[in-house]
Amino acid sequence: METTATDAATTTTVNGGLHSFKVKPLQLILNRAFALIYLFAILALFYNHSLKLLNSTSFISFFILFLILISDIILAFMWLTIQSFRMCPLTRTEYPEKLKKFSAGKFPALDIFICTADPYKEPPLNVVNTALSVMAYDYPVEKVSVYVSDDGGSELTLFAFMEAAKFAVFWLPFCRENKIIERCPDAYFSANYSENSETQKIKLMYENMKTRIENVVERGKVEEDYINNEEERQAFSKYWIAGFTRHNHPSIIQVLLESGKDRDITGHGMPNLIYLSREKSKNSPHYFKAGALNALLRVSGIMTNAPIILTLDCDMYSNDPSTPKRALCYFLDQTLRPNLAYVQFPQRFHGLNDTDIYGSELKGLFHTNPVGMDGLRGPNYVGTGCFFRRRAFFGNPSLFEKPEIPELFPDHDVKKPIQAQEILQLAHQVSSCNYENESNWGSKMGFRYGSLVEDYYTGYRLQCEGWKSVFCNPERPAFLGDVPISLHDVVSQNKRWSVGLLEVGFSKYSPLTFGVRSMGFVMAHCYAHYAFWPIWSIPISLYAFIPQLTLLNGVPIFPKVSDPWFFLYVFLFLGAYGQDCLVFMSAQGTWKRWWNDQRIWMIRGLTSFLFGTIEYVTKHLGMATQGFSLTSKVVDDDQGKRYHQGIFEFGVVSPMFVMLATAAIINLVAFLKALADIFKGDQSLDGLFIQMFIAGFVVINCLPIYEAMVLRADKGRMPTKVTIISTFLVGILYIAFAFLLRSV
Ligand SMILES: O=c1ccn([C@@H]2O[C@H](COP(=O)(O)OP(=O)(O)O[C@H]3O[C@H](CO)[C@@H](O)[C@H](O)[C@H]3O)[C@@H](O)[C@H]2O)c(=O)[nH]1
Ligand SMILES: [Mn+2]
Repeated sequence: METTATDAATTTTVNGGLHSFKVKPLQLILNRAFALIYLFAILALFYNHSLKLLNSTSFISFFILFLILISDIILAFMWLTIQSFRMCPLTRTEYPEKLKKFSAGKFPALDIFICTADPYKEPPLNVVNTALSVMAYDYPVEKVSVYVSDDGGSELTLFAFMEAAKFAVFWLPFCRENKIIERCPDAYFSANYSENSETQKIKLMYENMKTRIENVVERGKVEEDYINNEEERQAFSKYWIAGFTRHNHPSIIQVLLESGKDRDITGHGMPNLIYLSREKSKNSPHYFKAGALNALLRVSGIMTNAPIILTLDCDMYSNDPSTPKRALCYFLDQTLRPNLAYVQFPQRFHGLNDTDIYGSELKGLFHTNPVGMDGLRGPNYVGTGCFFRRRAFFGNPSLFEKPEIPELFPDHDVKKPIQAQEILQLAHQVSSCNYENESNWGSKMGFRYGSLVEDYYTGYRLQCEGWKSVFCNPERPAFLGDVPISLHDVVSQNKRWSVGLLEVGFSKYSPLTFGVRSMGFVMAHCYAHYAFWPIWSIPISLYAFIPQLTLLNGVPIFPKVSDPWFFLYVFLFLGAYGQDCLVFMSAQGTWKRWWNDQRIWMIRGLTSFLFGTIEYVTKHLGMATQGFSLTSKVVDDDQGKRYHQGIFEFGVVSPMFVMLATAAIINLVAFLKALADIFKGDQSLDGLFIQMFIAGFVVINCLPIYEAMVLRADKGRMPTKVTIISTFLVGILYIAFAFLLRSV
């Protein structure tokens, strides 16, 4: 190990020179000092709260102060947990070019898993693009196997992949020989590429494939004229048996390309390409994506059993062919983290609008927080763009958890070709829906069941077992995915996450109990921060209504401007927002994006977090719930246009929007009424300043909501029904509070 220090940073190069890491001692000290000061401010706030509670004169004023206290306790808890990410941030660099000294034979084999679940929400053409981008990795081709899991059980997806296998024979050598970096065909043809006869030819082929796939999807089935031979017909006929539905069908496994057998047009080898749609039955739980990944783990175990695995969502295409080599820089180094389970790349997205109106970048979640966790035991797993060591799924680093059959042992050597009768038979067996009955899959082995955020939960449990991870964040994004482009999709996705996170937070594996025991206080609090994300809904909702409803009635609830305690509030507000902004900006952020990021946090608080919490509670009372509702990856033209103009997309009647609109109206009304009262001289600004500031701040954040309610006529406007219901609710709240507060 070699260390060089400059004033601002210490860089350590790890032996072999495959990678280095950097810590900034000054930043570290400042973060900790600030945390300490802020902590004292919070304690002072609670002292002030208790004084006020003790002095309250009526039940209703006691109750209101008590609600504010609860909010502040939760805010303080969330602040405390966020500090875990700020204790030892660490950044890494890797040097894949140095791998040249390793002969290709030394590279470990790589199994790539791509999950898809619905051909209408996840267009097969896009899934195919993702697959092609990784099949073309700059990696010894005979070592790469791409497995597609189709939870939609759809012949459309299989058809798309048959087409992809044919196109790959041209695409792979094209990329290799022209040293193309953009190996996702759609991304390549949408960017500026040099037009010549060769690119024109390949583009024509791509367009041809695209049309065929889109036609088939439009028709909803693979018709005669699209089937080329008996072999293909046999494959499709599996979907045509009576009673076949996506929720009820036998396993379908199709080897579409076989390495060592199939060749590209230059005679060079091809990677394996395998399609899998695991068996489904109404009588067995399938555990959504975690179940799909475990089926992939086993099927790939039988067929190729590569020691390194890459998991990808269907929309996350590769944006850099050197990515597996980057991951190898860490896996090949045994000294730094001998218990290294996974190397996580950040989720990055293409097609964001300029100011990222929905905060889809999720900089905290995907960028700055993982940097913080990397200085501890490593980042959490975010479901896609993550390379795993297969062994990590079979027990902790020192205690191997034996799978049922020896063929699934992570060190088992597959000797037979993937299309051998025995192999295919075994692959069908391990992808059957009863295979996991009474086994350790999902509890001690594989991806873990029990949470809708299987990624977070699996990474967490692996780290509790003693596994470590690394955050790999190269300058050129390694993967690029789709973002939801309507607000309803955004908040629904976050609602699903909220349910999943609470499932972990309140389980026997809660980070606050089990986590602290297994991984230590600071690391466990990183996980606790996420597990309790949804309870942010409590302070956000209370702060969206209580100060405003009291303001409407002219009742002050915070210190006056002339009161010295006022400065505590100023410090707490500026401190929290200032630090958040600083962290955001230091990670290549812009002001506008930060502003939108803090706005979406409030929006989520009133929608996703709140409704997610409610759904979690009803789920645990045994009422029906939604399960894993897929995020749509289809772009409606009009919607896409509005998104790129930075216009919010409402458009649907949803209880979540009612909540949002109600808060927006209340804040505006309260702010204007207080302003009028002050001008008339009925009220003094001194006593109501904090309440007015909060209402005013919310109003500025809500500008797009008012616009959507009154100024817009397009399809994405706030539905009139929502506006009417919300106005009605505002009236009720106003009357109720006027009644409650009449004696205060
Ligand atoms: O029953 C299912 C449901 C989903 N998926 C796949 O899971 C992936 C993620 O689904 P998506 O609808 O895109 O959810 P997001 O909320 O965008 O995904 C984030 O959150 C998920 C957990 O809720 C993680 O699994 C993802 O990796 C993470 O990117 C997609 O490829 C789906 O095809 C399945 O394979 N089977
Ligand atoms: Mn997604």
